[in-house]
Amino acid sequence: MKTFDYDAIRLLPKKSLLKSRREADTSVTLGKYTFKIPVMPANMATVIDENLAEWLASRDYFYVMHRFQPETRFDFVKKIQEKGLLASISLGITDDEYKLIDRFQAENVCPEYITIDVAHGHSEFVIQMIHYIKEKLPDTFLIVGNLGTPEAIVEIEAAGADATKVGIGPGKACITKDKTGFGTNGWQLAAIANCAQVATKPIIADGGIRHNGDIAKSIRFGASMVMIGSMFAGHDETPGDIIQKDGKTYKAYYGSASAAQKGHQHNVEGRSLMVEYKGSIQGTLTAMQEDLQSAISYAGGFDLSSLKTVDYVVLTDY
Ligand SMILES: NC(=O)C1=CN([C@@H]2O[C@H](COP(=O)(O)OP(=O)(O)OC[C@H]3O[C@@H](n4cnc5c(N)ncnc54)[C@H](OP(=O)(O)O)[C@@H]3O)[C@@H](O)[C@H]2O)C=CC1
Ligand SMILES: Nc1nc2c(ncn2[C@@H]2O[C@H](COP(=O)(O)O)[C@@H](O)[C@H]2O)c(=O)[nH]1
Repeated sequence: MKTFDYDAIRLLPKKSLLKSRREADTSVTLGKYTFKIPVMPANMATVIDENLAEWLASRDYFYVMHRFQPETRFDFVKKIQEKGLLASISLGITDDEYKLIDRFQAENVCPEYITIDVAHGHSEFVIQMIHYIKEKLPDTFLIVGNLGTPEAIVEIEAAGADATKVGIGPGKACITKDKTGFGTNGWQLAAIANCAQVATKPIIADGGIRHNGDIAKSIRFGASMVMIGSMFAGHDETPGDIIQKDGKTYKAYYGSASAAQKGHQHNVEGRSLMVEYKGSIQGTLTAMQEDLQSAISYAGGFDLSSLKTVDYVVLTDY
């Protein structure tokens, strides 16, 4: 298999049919709903909280709330749905998570989206959870991650996932490759391409996005959407205190499997970082949309589908 990552790829332009980039349509449909851009902030404690989830949902951006305040999830779903907004939460695979599913079913509360969020999603216990959710909450759109191989995609789709999330260790706060030797770090884009060859349902590219152009590249190689952590951390609306250091302003960004998140040192596969303070998240989201509109123009099309077929070159220096 040929491996490559985002930095090694350049997409090749085609004749544009757009008078203005503003005409390009960046919307994406996932399940029953359509969103402004094919991007979601990572379901991490330093990237999203309930306030930001509501902010995003009320502006037609997709979001996935994290699972690190487990006891708040039931009320969060009820509260956001009462406001007429979509509920999108994360689950793990412990016994307590089964009880939460039971409660949703018993009280007739159905989140529109659930993401099973575990480090190694190609797991017998993830498959058991997929079966359980599909039996108890058949109307919920189920995203399952994280995966890194075509074998995993085939098995997890067959178990009932409605979409899969690809990326083992490419994230900025990840240390999985150093701790275990495993993962898609360094060849995440090729891993997406590899998984997309067998996928029959949407793939979400998760981790390793460093530039807005990497979103277009992800779509070219088979992703329907991307999940982004570090580029979203550090905004006014993202959680975490502001840190001043050497005259510069930062915010904390730590991995979901870091000691900072876990509160202990066992099975640590994440680290803590500081990211530069970036102001309001609206500016970042708007720039992502505008850059995607430009990308669609370079692709010679009118919407995201035009990105899927553009030619590309692989730079050999990488
Ligand atoms: N995308 C990525 O590359 C990665 C993401 N993460 C993120 O970190 C968070 C916490 O992850 P983490 O605490 O490691 O695990 P999880 O919270 O994902 O653990 C899931 C469950 O699976 C069990 N398990 C068995 N084998 C493994 C394995 N190889 N890796 C992980 N769990 C396993 C765990 O039990 P036990 O703990 O007893 O083994 C636990 O009960 C998640 O949000 C995840 O998305 C973490 C690492 C990589
Ligand atoms: N190996 C680990 N991966 C992690 C951890 N916490 C989060 N993640 C993954 O990273 C992406 C975000 O990546 P970024 O490059 O955009 O910053 C996130 O969605 C998770 O999949 C962790 O502790 N270890």
